[in-house]
Amino acid sequence: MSLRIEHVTGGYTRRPILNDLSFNVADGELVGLIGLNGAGKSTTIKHIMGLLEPFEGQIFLNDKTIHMDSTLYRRNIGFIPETPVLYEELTLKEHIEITAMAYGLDVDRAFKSATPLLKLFRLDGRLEWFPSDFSKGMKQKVMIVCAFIIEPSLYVIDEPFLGLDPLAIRDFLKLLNEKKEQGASILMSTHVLNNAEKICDAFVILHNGKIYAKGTLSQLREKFKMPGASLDDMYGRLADEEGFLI
Ligand SMILES: Nc1ncnc2c1ncn2[C@@H]1O[C@H](COP(=O)(O)OP(=O)(O)OP(=O)(O)O)[C@@H](O)[C@H]1O
Repeated sequence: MSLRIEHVTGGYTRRPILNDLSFNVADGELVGLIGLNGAGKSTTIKHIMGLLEPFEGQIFLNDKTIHMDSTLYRRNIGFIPETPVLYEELTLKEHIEITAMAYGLDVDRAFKSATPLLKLFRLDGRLEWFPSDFSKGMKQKVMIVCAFIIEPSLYVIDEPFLGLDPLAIRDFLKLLNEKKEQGASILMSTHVLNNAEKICDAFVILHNGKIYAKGTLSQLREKFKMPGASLDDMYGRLADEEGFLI
């Protein structure tokens, strides 16, 4: 079992934002983290990344908490943030080099892993470019390449679709599928429900920092008595019933 979140209550101050969250992401599973603005998705991700400490409960990655071995824990997570974070003074090539160094990878091996990804995202031939030369989508692709070359056991991906063009989204979804097949665990937060529905094996729906529902699409359809409904339809119904706007 790769990621295990057990009864996590947490937040930024002593006032909890997350309340008693429990869910798992198994090896080879892609779980969609879904919820309205302010539901607690990014806060959940910050706890998983070890940027925030749970007030109660525990988070296990490959059966270890961050306190058992923080270096190993962090090395096992590849994070793709919603907003690309790049170093303005470093080229694309140097970004790959510092990622390799930060994760203790052999630099040549990192470039070997990066080459097909750079080609896929049409970034090959741009290794000497600086972030200021890249569009928003290109920056997002650099983040994706850097996360994928470390070959982590868990990918944590925060709203990946916003800056990407349709071709890049298609390629990115294909890459996620390949990683799943190789046994990686993936937690992806997104508002783009039709993409989530295409690729996620299961969903965790957050509302006001609590788990509103979780399960596969067919389990959610059964739970909400909406046979054949899309994730979008179910989410709309939930929103109406709860009296909140999407
Ligand atoms: N740095 C912070 N300090 C204090 N409270 C915060 C901070 N960041 C977020 N919050 C609060 O935590 C709650 C959950 O926010 P969070 O960013 O986790 O939501 P989200 O589901 O990721 O939303 P979005 O879809 O808009 O990205 C909100 O009430 C928000 O106001």
